[in-house]
Amino acid sequence: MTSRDSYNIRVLGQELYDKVSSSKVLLIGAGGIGCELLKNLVMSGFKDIEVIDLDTIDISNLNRQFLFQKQHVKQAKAHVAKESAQKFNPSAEIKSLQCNIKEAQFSVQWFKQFTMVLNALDNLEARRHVNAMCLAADVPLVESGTQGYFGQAYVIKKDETECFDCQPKITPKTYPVCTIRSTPSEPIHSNEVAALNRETEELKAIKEAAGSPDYTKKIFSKVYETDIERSLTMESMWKNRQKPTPLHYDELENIMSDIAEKGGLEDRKVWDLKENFEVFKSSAKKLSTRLLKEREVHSDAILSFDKDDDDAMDFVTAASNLRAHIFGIEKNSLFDVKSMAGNIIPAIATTNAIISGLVILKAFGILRGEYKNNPRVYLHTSSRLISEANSDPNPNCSVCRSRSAMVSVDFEKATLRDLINQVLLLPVDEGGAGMEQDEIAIMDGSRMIYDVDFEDMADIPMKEAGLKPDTILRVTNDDGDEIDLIMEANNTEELIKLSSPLPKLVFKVLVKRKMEEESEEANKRVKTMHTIVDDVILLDLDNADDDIVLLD
Ligand SMILES: Nc1ncnc2c1ncn2[C@@H]1O[C@H](COP(=O)(O)OP(=O)(O)OP(=O)(O)O)[C@@H](O)[C@H]1O
Ligand SMILES: [Zn+2]
Repeated sequence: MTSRDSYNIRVLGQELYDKVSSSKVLLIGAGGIGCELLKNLVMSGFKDIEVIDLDTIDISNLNRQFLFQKQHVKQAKAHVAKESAQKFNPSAEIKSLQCNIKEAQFSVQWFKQFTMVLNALDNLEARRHVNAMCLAADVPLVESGTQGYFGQAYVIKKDETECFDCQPKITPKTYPVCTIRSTPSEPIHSNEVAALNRETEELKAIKEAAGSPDYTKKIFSKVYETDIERSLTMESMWKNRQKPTPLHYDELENIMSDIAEKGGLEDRKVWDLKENFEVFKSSAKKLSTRLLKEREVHSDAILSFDKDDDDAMDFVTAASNLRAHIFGIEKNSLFDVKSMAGNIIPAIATTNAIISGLVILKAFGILRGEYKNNPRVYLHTSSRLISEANSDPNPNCSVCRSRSAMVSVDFEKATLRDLINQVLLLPVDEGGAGMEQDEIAIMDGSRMIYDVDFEDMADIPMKEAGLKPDTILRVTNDDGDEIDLIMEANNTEELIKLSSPLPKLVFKVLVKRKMEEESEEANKRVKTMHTIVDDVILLDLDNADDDIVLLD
C-alpha cells in the first residue's frame, strides 16, 4: 500500500475508500476539465480508469491543460494524459484511447462495464450521445462544464434525475449574412463581416493579388471604399440609420505614426484607426506570403481560419475594426475579437480546477448511492458556489422518458415479425410491451422499417433488413408510448429474447404531441405543464387502471 493510499483511507474512511478503489471509471475528454479530473481521480484513490479523447495536443492547450508540456504538442491527448497522471499514483491502472466516443465500438454493452462515466467534453453533440448511452446502459454519469468564471457539475441517473436533454438547450447564435454585410449594428456583426469577407470575395481578391506590390491597397479600397460608396447611393437604406463613412487608403497611409506593423501593440488594448490600418496591411501581407509559399508545394492550397493563428487573428481584428469605424460601431481589442470570431469564451484554469474537484465529490456521492439527493452545483460570479436540488426527469423528455430494454437476437434468422410477436405484442404482465398490432411503428434511427402500411421488411431476416448488433430501434404506438430496443447479438439458441422484462410505464403522456420539441413556445409549455389547456396527462404508476388527470 502506498502512502497515498493510507492517506486516502484516513480521509475517506475505509468503506468509501474500498468503493473508490474497486470502481471502474470512464473519463471522456482530456482537455481543460479532463486533465484536472484525471489527476484528481488518481490522487483520490481511483485505480481503474479509462480515458478517451479524439484529439492531439495543441500549443494553445498548454496554459491550462497541465498534464501536457511543449514536447507533447501534436501527440494524442489521451495517451500523454495517462502517462503524466500515472506519475501521481503509480498503483492506478489507466487505459488510454485516442478515439471518438461516438464510434460504434463503444456500444451500450461496452458502457455497462463502468461503475460511472465522467464527461469532460466541450460540445453538445458528444454530450448528448454520452447521455443517451449512459441512460441505455443505466450507468450514472457526472456532467460538467465551464465557461469563463462559470461552471457546473451534476449527476445524471436514469429514472432518478433529469437527463442532459430533459431541458431544452439554447442553440448558439447565428447572424443573417445579408444583414451583417450591408448594415452591421453590433461589434460582433463587424467581426463576422470581416470573417466572411476573408472567406469569400475579398479573400479571393487578396489571393489573386498576392505577391503584387499594391495588393493590400486593392483589397482595402474595394471593401472600405468602393463597396461603401456604392451602398451610400442606396438612399433608402440610410433613412433611419447612420450613414457609413468610407475610408481612403492614401489618407490613412499619410497619417504620421511610428507604428510599422503590429509590433508592440497590446492584445487587450483597442487599437486606434491608424493602428488597425497598419495591422491590416502587415497581416494581409504575411497571410498572402504564406499562401504563395504553400502554393509552391500544393497548387490548390488555401488558408483556413484558425483562432490560434496570430496572423489570421490580427487580420480579422484589424479588418473588422476598420469596418466598425466606417459604421460608427465600437471597436474591439484582439482579445475580444478572438472570443467572438473563435466563438469561444476564454477557458480559465481555476474554474476548471474548482469544477473538477466538485466532479470528484459527485463521484463519491454516486458510490454512496446518492443520485436524486446529490445536489447540482453551480459556480457563479465572485467564486460563489450555489447548490440546487437535482430534479426529477422531465416527463416529456423524449430521450430519458422512453423505456428501453435489451433484446438478444439471432440476426441471421429472426425477423421484425418475430420481434413484434414475441416482444411488442407480449402482454405487460409477461414482461412485454402489450401493444396492439396495427398501431406499432418501428424506426431505425431516421429510417422507418415497419408500420401497419409498410410491412415490406417484416418477414426477412433482420440482417437483410440492414440491422446489426447495437442498433437501437425506437418503437412507438398511437398512444405516444416510446420504447427503445437495444438489439444485441444473441448467445443462446433462441431467435429473439428480451434480456430483461420491459421497465413498467411510469409516466405516460398523452398530450397530442403538438407541443413537442423545437419551438420555444412549446418548450415553455413543457416546463410548466399546469398551464396547458385541453391536454391530458395519463399517470399509470402501478399498471392498474389508467388515472386521467386533466390539466387546467
Ligand atoms: N466526441 C468526442 N470524443 C472524444 N473526445 C472528445 C469528443 N468531443 C470532444 N472531445 C474532447 O473533449 C476535450 C474538451 O476539452 P476542452 O474543452 O478543454 O477543449 P480543447 O479543445 O482542449 O480546448 P479549446 O477548445 O479551449 O481550445 C477536448 O480535448 C476534445 O478533444
Ligand atoms: Zn431526459
